[in-house]
Amino acid sequence: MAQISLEHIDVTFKQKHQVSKAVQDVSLQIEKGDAYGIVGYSGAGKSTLVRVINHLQKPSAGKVIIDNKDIDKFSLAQIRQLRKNIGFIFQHFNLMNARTIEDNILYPMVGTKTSNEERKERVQRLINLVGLNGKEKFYPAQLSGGQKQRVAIARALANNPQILISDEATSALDPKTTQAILQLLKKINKELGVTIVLITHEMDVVKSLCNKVAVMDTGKVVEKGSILEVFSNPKTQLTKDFIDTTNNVKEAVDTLSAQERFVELSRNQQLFRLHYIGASTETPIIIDLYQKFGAVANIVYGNIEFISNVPLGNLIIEIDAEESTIKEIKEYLASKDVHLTNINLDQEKIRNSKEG
Ligand SMILES: Nc1ncnc2c1ncn2[C@@H]1O[C@H](COP(=O)(O)OP(=O)(O)OP(=O)(O)O)[C@@H](O)[C@H]1O
Repeated sequence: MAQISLEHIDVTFKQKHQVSKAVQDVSLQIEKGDAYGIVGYSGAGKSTLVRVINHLQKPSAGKVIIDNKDIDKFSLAQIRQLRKNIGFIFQHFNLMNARTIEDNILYPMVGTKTSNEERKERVQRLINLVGLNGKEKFYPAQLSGGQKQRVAIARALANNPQILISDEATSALDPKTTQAILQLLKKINKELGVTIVLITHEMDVVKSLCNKVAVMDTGKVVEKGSILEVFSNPKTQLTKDFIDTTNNVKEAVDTLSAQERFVELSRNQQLFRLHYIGASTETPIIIDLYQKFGAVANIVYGNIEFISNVPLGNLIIEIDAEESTIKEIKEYLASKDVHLTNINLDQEKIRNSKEG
């Protein structure tokens, strides 16, 4: 069990005088073995959406199909079985403070048919998996945030689920601990084959772990696809903004906005963002601009990274050329799959100050 199909899901909350459309017409296909990221700002509807997967939240409309079965038609026993097959981890760990680490991990097995021997063996295996050997008899208060999240992950895996849902599980952790937890989740995904659905407001987290992503805004999925598709060709401004938090382009633009020289340049529209993917990195762009168009290009900022083993470049360049030449350059670069867009620092400054 691990293929999840969400079909035209709506979740509407009706209170006395208010109707809140938390999720609107969301369709997602999550395949077995996926690490599927759902990214969006607070209130976008992410938590509500994932709660429909294990029927903690009944959709107002639409279907949840798991391994070709409509869960709305499930008996209570089947729902119970479904929930055992889906582990959950949260931002605040939700551990039982009065119980030891091993008892926390053991707890989900209570009431199952697992034998005592099997329970002990499983707890030890999970403690090994999450790297907490020697901490079996500790209490949650004696652990760091990262260690508590490791306990929560072990507990979520206690009944050998095939799906793990992570709801902002790294949001309370520092960057280094976040990376360590993401590495652990990656291992669980790759080595145990557990399908992961990860919700977050941090695109960096998605980039580190996931193979697919959906971007949510006010209850709707505004963009979805493989990490490579979405990162190389984002369609909406929201997705572009999320991606820019992962490549320092936004910081670079902020820094440039504070420098008078560049603000002056932007009035002449001579500062550009150059964006390319894959084979385009082999084109000697800067040399081409000079040799073919007599244009001098100066790299002000550069970021090249690998997404799913494909190079992706984001540069900010200053080009000294006539407007008509710029037009020709844009056409030439587009033919090589390199995209050149104007950066207007004044507008960026206004947009960033509004966001901030
Ligand atoms: N039980 C509820 N009753 C009424 N409204 C709700 C309920 N649960 C969620 N909402 C509303 O649904 C919208 C989406 O909330 P949700 O928690 O799913 O968003 P989110 O993207 O997970 O945000 P966050 O990261 O802040 O939790 C919000 O406007 C929220 O107020």
